[in-house]
Amino acid sequence: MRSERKRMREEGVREDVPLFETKEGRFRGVYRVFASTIFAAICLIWFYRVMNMERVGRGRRWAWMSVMVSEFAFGFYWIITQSVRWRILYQTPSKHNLSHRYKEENLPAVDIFVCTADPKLEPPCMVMNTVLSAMAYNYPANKLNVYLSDDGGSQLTFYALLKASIFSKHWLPFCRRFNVEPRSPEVFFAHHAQSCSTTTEYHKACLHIKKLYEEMKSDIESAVGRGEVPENVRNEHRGFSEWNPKTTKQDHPSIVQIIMDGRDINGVDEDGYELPTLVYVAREKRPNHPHHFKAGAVNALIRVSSEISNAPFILNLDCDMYSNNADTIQEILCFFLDETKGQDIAYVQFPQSYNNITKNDHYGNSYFVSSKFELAGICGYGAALFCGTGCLHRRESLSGSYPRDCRVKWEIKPRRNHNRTIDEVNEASKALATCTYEEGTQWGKEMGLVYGIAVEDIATGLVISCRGWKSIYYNPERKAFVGIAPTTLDVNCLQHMRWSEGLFQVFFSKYCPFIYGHGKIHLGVQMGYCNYLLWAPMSLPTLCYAIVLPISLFHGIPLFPKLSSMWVLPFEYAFLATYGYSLCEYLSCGSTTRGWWNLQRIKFIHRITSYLFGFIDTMSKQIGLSQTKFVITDKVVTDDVRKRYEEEIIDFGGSSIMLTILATVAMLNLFGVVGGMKRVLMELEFGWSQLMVQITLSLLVVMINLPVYEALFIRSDKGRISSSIMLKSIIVASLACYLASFIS
Ligand SMILES: O=c1ccn([C@@H]2O[C@H](COP(=O)(O)OP(=O)(O)O[C@H]3O[C@H](CO)[C@@H](O)[C@H](O)[C@H]3O)[C@@H](O)[C@H]2O)c(=O)[nH]1
Ligand SMILES: [Mn+2]
Repeated sequence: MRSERKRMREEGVREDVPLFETKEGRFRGVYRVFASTIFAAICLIWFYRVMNMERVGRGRRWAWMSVMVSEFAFGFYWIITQSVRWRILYQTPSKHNLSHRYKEENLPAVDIFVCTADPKLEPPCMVMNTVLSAMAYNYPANKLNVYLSDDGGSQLTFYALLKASIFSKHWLPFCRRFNVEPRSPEVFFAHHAQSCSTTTEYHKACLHIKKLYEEMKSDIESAVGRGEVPENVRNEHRGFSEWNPKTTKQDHPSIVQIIMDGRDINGVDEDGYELPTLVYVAREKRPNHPHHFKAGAVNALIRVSSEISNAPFILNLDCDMYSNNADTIQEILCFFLDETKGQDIAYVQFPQSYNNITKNDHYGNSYFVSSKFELAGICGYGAALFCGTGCLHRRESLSGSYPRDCRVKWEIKPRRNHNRTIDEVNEASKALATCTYEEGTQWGKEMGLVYGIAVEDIATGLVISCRGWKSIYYNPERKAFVGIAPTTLDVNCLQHMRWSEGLFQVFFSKYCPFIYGHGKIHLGVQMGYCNYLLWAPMSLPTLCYAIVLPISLFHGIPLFPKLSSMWVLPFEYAFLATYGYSLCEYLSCGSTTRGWWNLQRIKFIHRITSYLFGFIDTMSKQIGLSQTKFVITDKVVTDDVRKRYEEEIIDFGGSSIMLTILATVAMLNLFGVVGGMKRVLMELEFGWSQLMVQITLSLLVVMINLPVYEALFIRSDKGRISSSIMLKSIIVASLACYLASFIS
């Protein structure tokens, strides 16, 4: 970079125009005043709870106490979530200034990592679309190196990559010639089905390339369908000799195959342009060696890529996250290459976006509010969360070094011009991807991604920030990376279970932001992290509220002030203000009220199921009963499921224990509402005023769970809730109501 500066000075290029700008979010002052009023209401609620413990009889104190503890928890959690709304900053890069300042040959090289783990859950064809979109960036091909990490160690994926490399020789020139977007062929053809049918030059080329794509796709899919690679291809490419009949996903030596070598002057596309380097990596796996899931895969890639290309920047992508904007790399580099503010930046994170979100987003997959406000809010304090995918890192920051004090020296100059043969490089790289390589090293601790935590990304980002690096969250107008969101409740809940568990594990580990980050990162960042880290424990107060309220209602135990009392005001205000604000926030992201209502449902479901299990698992891990695992998100969508998904009908198939809890809570609230109404109507001792708040709350739970009752009693399709779960839930809910009468 130093010589770059010298060059610029010589050429008289102005260094003083910044490459990116920072803008503060609007209405922050108003928000702070508003938040203070909610805080006051919360304090009043706490005060009321503590001062009125005597209101319920001794035998019923349990109900009061549990609601009180829950409200303390809700209140504290609300406080924790405030920092991210306090100082929202938005960053905008200026691609234009970058191209003025840096000539193409002076731009840094970039290594792109795509991780896949299972050819059944992650169809190779989908993975290839991601790979192709990454190869097709508007960026000098000799500075682009794409690595595919295959934790499935599958010949099928290797075969698919070979096919994709051949197709790329046509796809890349097509993208360049017509500057098409997006550059995932599957998505491109899905969006441009029509335009491929008339007769201009573009349309002819389009038709031709579409035919090639479909051939590639059908070759890959039929190989995947048969479960084996065609004999003739296997004999043609030496790479297949790495596999033998004994090779399995869990047991095989390391495989590194440079499929396209950027140094190869004969390796050009159909227009005669250079191609990016393309490498297949399957790190060694042995049954008795922990492989640390994605973190292990990325760490192996960091080393392998250091041997092959050693680019100073690394872009991490999940296998379903295709690039949706061919200029993204230039945009990100604006942050890193800015002369004044860029030196300390470790990574730039983009939000996760999905291309299969339905209008009212019934599984709450879009994370609008986090993307627009919360993540930008943490960035307001100089740190962004690392979310695992759609993130460009400075290589040094992943190697345990501190800004401007590189403890571990990386050779940043590209290795491309060395004079070893491909085979030599392959062999040298394999040694870096063995099981034993990391023994006795700092990998997984000080170096690379952190091990032992199911959300390796969050923990790693925290560690990097605590070393003094800055990071940027960037949410551009046009989405930079787009993936596939879960399409059934089961898959969605399992994903949230892994996240909540991993996140809470971070809180409980030595990486707890309040301790590990103390004095190193801003309190606002510490709180911002805890916004997410505390998902799992927040399941307890929610469950408590969702169980104790209806039971008390059923037995006529009043737990809230009468409607005629002044004390009801803070409750009403806190409730209406927080939910009202949340609705406005959601609507301002351009979505629907219905979408918000659906989000409240899914949040409720997550809290009483996924987060509960996440909590239990984290606890059992703490006492050594279980180990970290990583359930891969299923990315295959069958037609039956797709139909329900597109019609926004919740697919309840799957884990029965989670569904039983959900159905039981739904039944309990129904019983509560019915029981409570009966009391109010039939027993004169209760005026409406006494039980009204409780009835309203339980009624809300009932309303939000309407799809659950529907799936229990009305639906007959595959996505309904089975009758055995229905029976169980009715029995458990009735028992709970009955048993509670003994303790009240
Ligand atoms: O042993 C493994 C397990 C997973 N993966 C890859 O990791 C990525 C993410 O896995 P996925 O099942 O799609 O999980 P998500 O919940 O969608 O992933 C989010 O959450 C993870 C942490 O829980 C992060 O690692 C991801 O980057 C982030 O997108 C995929 O490309 C997988 O192929 C591996 O390479 N090896
Ligand atoms: Mn994913």
